[in-house]
Amino acid sequence: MLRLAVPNKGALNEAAQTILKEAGYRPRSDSKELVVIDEENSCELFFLRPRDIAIYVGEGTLDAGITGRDMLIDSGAPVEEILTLGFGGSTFRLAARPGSMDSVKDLAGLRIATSYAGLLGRYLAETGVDARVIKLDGAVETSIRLGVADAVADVVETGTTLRNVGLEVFGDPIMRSEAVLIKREGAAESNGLSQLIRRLQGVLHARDFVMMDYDIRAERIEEAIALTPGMEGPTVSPLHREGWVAVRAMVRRKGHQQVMDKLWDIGARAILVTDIYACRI
Ligand SMILES: Nc1ncnc2c1ncn2[C@@H]1O[C@H](COP(=O)(O)OP(=O)(O)OP(=O)(O)O)[C@@H](O)[C@H]1O
Ligand SMILES: O=P(O)(O)OC[C@H]1O[C@H](OP(=O)(O)OP(=O)(O)O)[C@H](O)[C@@H]1O
Ligand SMILES: [Mg+2]
Repeated sequence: MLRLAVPNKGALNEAAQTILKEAGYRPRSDSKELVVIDEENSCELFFLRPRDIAIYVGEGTLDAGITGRDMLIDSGAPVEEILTLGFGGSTFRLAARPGSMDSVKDLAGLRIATSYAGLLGRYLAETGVDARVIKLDGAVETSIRLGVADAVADVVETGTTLRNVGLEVFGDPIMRSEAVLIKREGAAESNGLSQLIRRLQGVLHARDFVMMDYDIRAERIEEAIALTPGMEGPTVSPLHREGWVAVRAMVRRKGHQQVMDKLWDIGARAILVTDIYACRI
C-alpha cells in the first residue's frame, strides 16, 4: 500500500487535492479528515502540515509527499524531488523598510525574522553574513513594525502582503519554490509510487495540451504536420470528400491559437480544439 503525505491546509492544500483527485485518488470527505484509505488504488493519504511532510518522508514512515521546495530545503530532511507539480510557485526573499537595505551584506549584525530558519541560516552561511535569525511561526512581515527584527525573509508571491505593511524586497531572491512530489533520498520506487508518478504526469500533460482536429487538402498535409507534429505523429484519416484528410494531434495549450491561425492560412478548415481530461503519454 502506497503511503502518501498531502498538505492538510495552507497555500498548497487545494491544488494538491485537485491534482490527486484528477489522478483518480479518493478525495477526503471533509477538511477534518486526517487519513483517507483509498482501497481501490491501494493507497493511504495522510493529511499533514506542509512543513512536516519532508520530515515524515525523510524518516521513511511515508513513501512520498507533496510539499514546497522551500520547505523541504528548510527541513534539511534526506528527501529528493521526483516531480514538479506546476502549482504553488513563489519566491523566498529578503524584505525591509524601503531604502534601508541594498543587499544581504547590509544585514551583518542585524536581526532577520523568518519561519524558514533552516533555509535562511544556510543562505547566510553561503553568503558569509553573520546576522541573528529570529524564528517566528508566521505573519513575519509584522515583526519589523513591532521592533523584533530589522528585516524579514519570507515567501513572496504577488507581493501584496509586503505592500500592505509598507515593506520592500531587496537583494537577489534566495530561492524559487513550487510544489513538488518527494521521496526519501535513495529509496526504491515501489509499484504504487511509479503508478502515482505516471498518473500525475498524465494530469500535468492533460493540463498542458489540447486536442486539435481539422480538415485539410491532402497536398498540404506535410505543412500541416510540421505545425501539429503530435506525440508519435498525428492521426491522419481519409475524409469522405475526395482530396481531403482529417488530422488529429495533441498541441501545447500555450500558443494553440497561433497554431490555429497558421493552419487556417494553409487552408485547414473545421479546426476544433478540445480539452484533454486525462492521458498517459
Ligand atoms: N501566497 C503563496 N502563494 C504561493 N505559494 C505559497 C504562498 N504562501 C506559501 N506558499 C507556498 O506553500 C507552501 C506551504 O506554505 P504555507 O504558507 O501554506 O504553509 P504554512 O506557513 O506552514 O501554513 P500556514 O500559513 O497555514 O501556517 C510553501 O512551499 C510556500 O512556498
Ligand atoms: O506575496 P503574497 O501573494 O502576499 O503571498 C505571500 C504571503 O503568503 C504567505 O502567508 P500565509 O498566508 O501562509 O501566512 P503565514 O505568514 O502566517 O504563513 C507568506 O508567508 C506571505 O506572507
Ligand atoms: Mg504560510
